[in-house]
Amino acid sequence: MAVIPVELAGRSYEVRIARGLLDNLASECGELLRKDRVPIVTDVNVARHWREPVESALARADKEAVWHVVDPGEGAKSWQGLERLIDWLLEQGVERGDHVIALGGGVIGDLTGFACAVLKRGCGFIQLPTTLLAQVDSSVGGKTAINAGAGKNLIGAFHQPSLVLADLTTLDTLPDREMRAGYAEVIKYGVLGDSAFFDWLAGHGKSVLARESEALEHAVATSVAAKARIVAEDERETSGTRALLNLGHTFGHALEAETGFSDRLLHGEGVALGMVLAARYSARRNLISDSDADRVAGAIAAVGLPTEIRTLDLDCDGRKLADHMLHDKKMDGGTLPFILLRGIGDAFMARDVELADVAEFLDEQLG
Ligand SMILES: NC(=O)c1ccc[n+]([C@@H]2O[C@H](COP(=O)([O-])OP(=O)(O)OC[C@H]3O[C@@H](n4cnc5c(N)ncnc54)[C@H](O)[C@@H]3O)[C@@H](O)[C@H]2O)c1
Ligand SMILES: O=C(O)C(=O)C[C@@H](O)[C@H](O)[C@H](O)COP(=O)(O)O
Ligand SMILES: [Zn+2]
Repeated sequence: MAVIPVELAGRSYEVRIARGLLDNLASECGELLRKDRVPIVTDVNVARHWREPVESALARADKEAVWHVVDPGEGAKSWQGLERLIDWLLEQGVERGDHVIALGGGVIGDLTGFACAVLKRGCGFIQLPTTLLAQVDSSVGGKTAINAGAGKNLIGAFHQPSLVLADLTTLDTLPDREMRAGYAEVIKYGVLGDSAFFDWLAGHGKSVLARESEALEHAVATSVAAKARIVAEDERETSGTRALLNLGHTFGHALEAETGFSDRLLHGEGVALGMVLAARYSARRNLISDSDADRVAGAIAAVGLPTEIRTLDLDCDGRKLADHMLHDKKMDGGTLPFILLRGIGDAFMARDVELADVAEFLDEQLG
């Protein structure tokens, strides 16, 4: 088992990564589950595969799981989804010192985390991430949110979980498309700050996606360790360090908005396209070579992730995509910092990017 601490003054917690963690759920959670009834939030797909094993594991420790099961998909990260969940948590009598379990992907983690951030001004929660994306990224670091009509994650809070249990066995039932989408965030750690990891992925990416235990655990643990380091340094994204985790997201979130937050483009697929765009835009500004931009695109294409926005058949121009970016949370005093590359493994925040220039670049890419 890999155990990675997220060090935050007074609120440190562990991310445990291994196969079979859910079998011993009650003992893994220990004192955090202080009552006999355990509130669990999940979605229909996850429940189909993992409700019974989780229920049985808790029953073996004389605990009863009580369930709030939502429809799968980004739509759950909405005011309506939040209201339903909070009403349910209130019905269950959840107290501040209790812990709610989020069993699912990033949607369930973001929604549950935000509900727990505001319920009675903050109760505890435990992340049980069941997608690759959630295991390497969304379950760690305490960004919680729902979406607004105007864009992605615009209503939210920083609220850290008390524990993250990344049971690699849960990925056995994850559809391959979702595995690939999560892998985009894995590549992100290599591109933004770790060229050796980027190179390792070139040789082991297929093994990771095939869920081969050793490669998978290494990829998840290396990703989580990178995120934990960054979050410990800049928990609330104020110094610029945490913003590096946004590599590919300014472009990606605009593409997600333009495709209506639908199955047409998963978050990870948007990040994959966004990273290619960030690399190509960096090359256009002579920050990196064209061949390095091609290497980023090549790593993404090699696992079947999209690299060309023209394949999305968008009914819009570059200006419209750039307009979505005006809602980006990094916006500061009317300018939008972009995460660009000086090299593979060397991302930085550029504060001199003109949105008009980005729109022109996007028009070329939409071609
Ligand atoms: N808070 C953060 O730091 C952070 C980081 C990255 C992404 N996010 C957010 O996370 C969301 C994307 O998360 P995601 O990619 O996990 O999507 P998701 O939660 O929608 O899960 C993807 C799909 O897989 C299904 N699923 C989940 N686990 C399964 C399993 N083990 N077996 C079978 N099916 C399973 C789900 O039902 C869903 O249909 C986005 O909303 C994104 O904004 C947040
Ligand atoms: O944890 C972070 O910080 C990230 O930026 C991780 C991203 O992968 C994630 O998608 C996050 O939700 C995006 O943050 P946002 O602030 O742009 O909503
Ligand atoms: Zn992301």
